[in-house]
Amino acid sequence: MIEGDHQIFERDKWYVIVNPEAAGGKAGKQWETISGKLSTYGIDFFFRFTTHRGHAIQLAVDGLKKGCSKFIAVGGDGTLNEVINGLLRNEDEIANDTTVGIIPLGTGNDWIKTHGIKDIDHAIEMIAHGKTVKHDIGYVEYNESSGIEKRYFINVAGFCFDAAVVKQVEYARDKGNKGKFAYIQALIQTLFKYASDELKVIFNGKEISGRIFNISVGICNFNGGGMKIAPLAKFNDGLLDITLVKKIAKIKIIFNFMRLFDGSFIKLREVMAERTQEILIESKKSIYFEVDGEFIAKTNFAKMNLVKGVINTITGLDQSS
Ligand SMILES: Nc1ncnc2c1ncn2[C@@H]1O[C@H](COP(=O)(O)OP(=O)(O)OP(=O)(O)O)[C@@H](O)[C@H]1O
Repeated sequence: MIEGDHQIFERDKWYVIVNPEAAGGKAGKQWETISGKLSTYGIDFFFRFTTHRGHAIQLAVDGLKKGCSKFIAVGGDGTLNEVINGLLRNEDEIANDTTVGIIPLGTGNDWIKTHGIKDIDHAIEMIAHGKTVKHDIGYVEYNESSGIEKRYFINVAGFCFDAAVVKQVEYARDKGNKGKFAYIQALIQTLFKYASDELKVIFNGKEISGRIFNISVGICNFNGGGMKIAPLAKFNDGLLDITLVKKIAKIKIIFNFMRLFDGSFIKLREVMAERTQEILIESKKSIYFEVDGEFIAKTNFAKMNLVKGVINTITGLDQSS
């Protein structure tokens, strides 16, 4: 199948948005094989390649305008994030049957870990089966020079240390380091130079003020290529899961590093993990934030909430809607 505008936009077909640069260019190289597999499974589709950062948002907006309701993101969590942001551009108008699947061709591929999707073949199989769940979508409202902006997320949003790591990964990627270990490398580099920020965080009627090392907010459970950062999160419970790490000795982080992967680090004295509806973050100095592994901005104000069950997603879990 040839890519292009001449392909017919049809409501019954899947609109596949491919980020050829995901996973250091692996997605583009594997696309031909993947499109063959989609056809083998009888999945009727047309596709477009992204040409730049943010392009998947625009492609998803265009797809909706043309009447599409079924989308597949080919790439990593960042590509999925952009597709979601396109679909929710007009949040109030989104149709009940709007459905998204992902073919995981990213570096971290963290969203699929919550959904029991093992790999590319399994993802395609699940799309063919059409097994969906209603999925909550979180959002961050934050201030920029232009005013209040809004960015949605489907996996995990991060502030402070986590976002500084993502910023470092993007910097390394721009310098040509696109390898699998770029994240771990960035994490170690950031850990040595990072200082906790002075913040005020409000959730569940509590106000936490002081030096905060990290804040992660999960709709799903994993980030950083398999770290169970929001271990209690449920993607359809209508709640955000905040994992807040107060100022902590770096040596303690190093000794407890492996506990990030099973979520048991939330038992540490410096960590709070709670479910909540809304979160407010304020700081005198602007802090970094990221959503689904995409660095977004520096801000000194962020308000977070979610839209319950607004999107259908293809899942590998047993529970279906
Ligand atoms: N054609 C393109 N050229 C360059 N960058 C692009 C292009 N299309 C999309 N992007 C950007 O590529 C970045 C990475 O995409 P994505 O997150 O899907 O892959 P990844 O980082 O390899 O995977 P993961 O997020 O799962 O670790 C995103 O910031 C996205 O905006």
